[in-house]
Amino acid sequence: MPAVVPRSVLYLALPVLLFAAWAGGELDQRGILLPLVAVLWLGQLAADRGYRRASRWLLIPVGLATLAIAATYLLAENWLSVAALQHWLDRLPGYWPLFSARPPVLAVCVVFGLTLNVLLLSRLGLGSPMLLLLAALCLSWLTLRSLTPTPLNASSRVGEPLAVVTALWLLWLSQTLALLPVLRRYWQRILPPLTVGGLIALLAMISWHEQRESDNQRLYRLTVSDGDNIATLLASETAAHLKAMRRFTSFWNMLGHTPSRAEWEQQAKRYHDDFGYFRNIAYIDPQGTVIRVYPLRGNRSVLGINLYASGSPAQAALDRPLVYGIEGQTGIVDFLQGGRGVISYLPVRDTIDGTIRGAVGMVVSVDRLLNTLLAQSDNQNRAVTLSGNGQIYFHYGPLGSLADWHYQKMVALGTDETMLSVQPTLEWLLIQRERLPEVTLIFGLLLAYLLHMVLYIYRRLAQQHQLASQANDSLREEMDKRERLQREIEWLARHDELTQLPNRRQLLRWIDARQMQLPMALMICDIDHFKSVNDHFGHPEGDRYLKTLADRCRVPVEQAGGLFARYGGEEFVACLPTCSREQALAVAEALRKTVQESGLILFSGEPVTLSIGVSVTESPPLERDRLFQAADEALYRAKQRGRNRIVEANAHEK
Ligand SMILES: Nc1nc2c(ncn2[C@@H]2O[C@H](COP(=O)(O)OP(=O)(O)OP(=O)(O)O)[C@@H](O)[C@H]2O)c(=O)[nH]1
Repeated sequence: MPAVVPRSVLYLALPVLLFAAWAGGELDQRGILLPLVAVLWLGQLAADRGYRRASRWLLIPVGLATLAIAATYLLAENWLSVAALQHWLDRLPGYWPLFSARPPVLAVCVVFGLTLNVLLLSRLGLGSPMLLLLAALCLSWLTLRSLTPTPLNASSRVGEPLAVVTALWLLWLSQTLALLPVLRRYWQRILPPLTVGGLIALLAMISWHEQRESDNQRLYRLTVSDGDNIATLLASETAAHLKAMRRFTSFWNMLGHTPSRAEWEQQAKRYHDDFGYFRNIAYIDPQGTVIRVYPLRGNRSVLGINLYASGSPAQAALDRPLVYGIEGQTGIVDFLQGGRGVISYLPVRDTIDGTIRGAVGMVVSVDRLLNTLLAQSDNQNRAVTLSGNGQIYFHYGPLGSLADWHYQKMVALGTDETMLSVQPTLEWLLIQRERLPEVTLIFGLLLAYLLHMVLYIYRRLAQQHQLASQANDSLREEMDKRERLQREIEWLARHDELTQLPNRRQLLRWIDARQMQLPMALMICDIDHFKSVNDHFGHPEGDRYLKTLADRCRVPVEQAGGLFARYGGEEFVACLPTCSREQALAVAEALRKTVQESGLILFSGEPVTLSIGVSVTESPPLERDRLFQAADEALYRAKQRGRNRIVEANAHEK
């Protein structure tokens, strides 16, 4: 079952991908990312089916492509300019504007993480869980960005069509499910480094987000100040040309008669040349007829026209100088001779009698005014529009490849309030945007991965070290046990297990080692009627008798510097080196008495007794066998003579 689940999830990603290719946003938004995800899908499928070589051939180009895209986010403008990148993109078939064709940096990170994970064969030791965690974090953020509207003043793309995001989630899920059994097994080892790495990655993402937002704000502020500059320039220019016109009008006030054509042309030409954007400067008589106009070219049609009779939109503004003797201004109006702009009327009043002799009309073309102003500006990377009453009066700059946000400001043009709108170009945004946020993000993710690897390897080594030291301890224990056993075996080889006394072998070795310690006495001690003890009290009780007698008898012998050994059955031997005959007989007597007074009794109620055969070698050589034989014969005689006694071997027997 576990193998079926990831594979089916992987298969499910294909129809989602196909859907993403068919629908979901502009094609140029998916032109680069979709092929990458499709090849990743194929590579993952090949790896899943065991075609590792094919998978590598598919995924290495995907990895390199994502690295190249990531590099375009990181490289400074003066290292690799947006223009140079765009130049390369333009060589590809189709239309690839960098701003919209390049996948968002988060999508690039996800594709790279998933690709690397398959290339590294999802190995725990190579940080597979961390790669999947990083991909999950980036994907979550990307999903959030794709679900919510593009943030205000964004300077690069932040979201992807949801179908593409879903396909990426499915690829991630299939990789995670495949890794799940290993994760379940080693979760204790993985969890701490994964937590640390995840926190670092999260910090990097938050920091990236903050920096990107503040960079967006910076670019917005640049646009705001550009827009404000244009508005200020427009206001000061309007004030300047009105001031000039007032000077111009005061000349006619003083003239005292209606200007001749030559006079008008001579004076008006100077002002017309100074302000290149005047459509014309006209003289209007008190009845509202245009009697002089400069320049004539392009304005001949208005000469002789009565503005009241022609239905000109400027009539109300014209009333102000002709009827009330004050300045009048239109809003943005369509000119009779074509074009659009603002007309200002200034009264010409006789300086002597104060009668109104007409008006000066100054016709300013909006197009010419703004073109003149904007052409002087350094920044040509934006579109400027002037609009009002539901129509666009003026547009300056490119029409396409503009940001999807703009700065707007109300500006007065004549009596109209119009909306000045400044919209930067996408190229300008790409050039201007800081590289630091993406550097923070990508290097933060890298740091998270490396830190995770260091911690993971450290933990694994620590665990291996612990296992090795445990193995070492148990080995040492085993060795100690064997040594103890060995010592036990060696002890058993030299001792009697029941009485804990040295056995026959030990006794013989002991004697052989003391060849020169003469005189040497040997006593063979045999418990009398011991068979009856076994017969009446049972073998275990017999054992107890033997043990008790052994414990008691060894004391006087060992005190005399000898060895008390069990020779076999109920027979014991005491050997006393450097011991005279008298001393030996005294020890033998002590033994006999010890047994008799031990409190152990026979079935008959009589005390248990001991028969001892003593043999002493006074002078060398020490013949061990003969010594034994003599003692044995002495013992035999002791038994013969009624037991519970000591018999010394004859001198010739020794
Ligand atoms: N309980 C016990 N009995 C033992 C052991 N070794 C030998 N015996 C017994 O010691 C007895 C020795 O008996 P014998 O040598 O025939 O003679 P005895 O009854 O001691 O009589 P004596 O002629 O006085 O020596 C036998 O019954 C053995 O079974 C032992 O380790 N434990």
